[in-house]
Amino acid sequence: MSLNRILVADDEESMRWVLSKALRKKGFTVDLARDGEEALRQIQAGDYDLAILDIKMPGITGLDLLDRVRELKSDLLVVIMTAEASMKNAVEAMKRGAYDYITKPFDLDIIDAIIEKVSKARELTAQMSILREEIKERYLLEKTIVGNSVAMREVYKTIGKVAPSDITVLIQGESGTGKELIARAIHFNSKRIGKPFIALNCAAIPKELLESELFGFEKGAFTGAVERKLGKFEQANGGTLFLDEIGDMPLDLQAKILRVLQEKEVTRTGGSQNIAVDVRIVAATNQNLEEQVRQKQFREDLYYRLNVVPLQLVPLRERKEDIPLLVDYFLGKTCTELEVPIKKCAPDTMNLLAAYDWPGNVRELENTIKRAVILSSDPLLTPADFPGLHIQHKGGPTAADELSLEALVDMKLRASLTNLDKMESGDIYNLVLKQVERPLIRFVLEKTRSNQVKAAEILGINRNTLRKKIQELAIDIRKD
Ligand SMILES: Nc1ncnc2c1ncn2[C@@H]1O[C@H](COP(=O)(O)OP(=O)(O)OP(=O)(O)O)[C@@H](O)[C@H]1O
Repeated sequence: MSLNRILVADDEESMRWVLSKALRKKGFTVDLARDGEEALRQIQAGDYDLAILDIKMPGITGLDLLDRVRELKSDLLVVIMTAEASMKNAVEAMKRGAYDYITKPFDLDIIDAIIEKVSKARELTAQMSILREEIKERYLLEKTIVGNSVAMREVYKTIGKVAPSDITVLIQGESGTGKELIARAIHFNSKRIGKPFIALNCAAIPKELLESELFGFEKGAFTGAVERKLGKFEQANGGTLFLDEIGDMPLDLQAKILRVLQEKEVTRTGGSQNIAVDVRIVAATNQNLEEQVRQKQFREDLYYRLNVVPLQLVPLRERKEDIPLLVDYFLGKTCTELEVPIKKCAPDTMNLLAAYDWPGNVRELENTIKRAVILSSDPLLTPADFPGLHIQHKGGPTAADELSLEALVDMKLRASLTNLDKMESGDIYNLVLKQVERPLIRFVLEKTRSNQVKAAEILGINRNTLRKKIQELAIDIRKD
């Protein structure tokens, strides 16, 4: 992004002549304008890197022009020339977004210095935008949000709506549902991208340290404060502060946070100065904050301040249709990271994974896939690669659970019948069926407190058949 095309606007011919001569000698392409109107037309039509505008011109003045430039071409750097060395004009120009100002008459050295400064600034801007793109790309690569369920689509919509503004968002959801991921998505899709995203887990830091983590301290504020430390609010200045597990914030600190949100200022511990901070807050919790408000453990005023836009993340067990997508995503991600060929899940394995309740949500799923990829040497993952997943957590059997039961039986059978080719002909069919029948009947009898009429009804078999099976399989009937 080198400095190339320059526009000089001044109603004084001698000034136009001097400047254009000096700048052209340096190899720049220079266009000239005699007044504000002409300059505006040229700025609209041309692609300038720098505009040097006289503050006093007939018609549109340099300052008005500056306002128009900010609307039309916000990237164009503007240097304002003022006739009198009046502070007022200079301040006004800078306030309206001029890059710099020079007072007439000036030495050509001043122009050299300005040109050098502008060149450096443009280089820096170019580097920044490359960096910003890189950050965005890396973010997109590493921080993809996967999920196509109705619940997740609602989340995407909300992110889209809230990201561009500075609105405070409260993300609620169980542990591992992706609260931090969503907070990052809000930041990286906002105008604060390129500025810091700072995360603080309020539950992970001892209460007595939390205050200095948030607000920082001055040197000598307490024993051990050997030098000044910036708090998270100051570190996040210009960017986003993600306060995770906000429900664990002690009440006295809640009051201090509320003050920062209202005043937009922080005071370091041991300091007296108020430091202005411009920080967007995204908070998250896996607790029921409303309930905490009712129990007076969380300040109501802070709750309303944070909960401007609520964003609820649904547990994975309530959006199971996302599981296959997530499994494939984590398989791809893990294998790429480990530099091994991409592994796949067999259909029965996917059924097993989709049937499990995932109490640790996406985090548990991600770790489970990682573990399986590392431990298995086969390109196709089978139910045997997920030995921990056969216990359902709550609720009765569903269609999906039955599938997982089938997958489980399949796994067990394969494991116990490995020597089948060496087996003599026999009664395997009945033997295996008995092993399934016995626990099934035992379970239903247990649930019905050995009421055989009810058990037969639930099983969908005849009472006499049930009685015969109980004898045949030697099932103990316990009466209690
Ligand atoms: N929808 C998703 N798509 C892809 N990855 C996800 C998704 N949701 C969560 N993850 C991944 O799961 C892991 C846990 O997510 P995250 O840390 O954001 O959860 P959390 O709700 O903040 O958890 P906690 O409450 O325990 O802090 C991360 O590695 C994250 O990248």
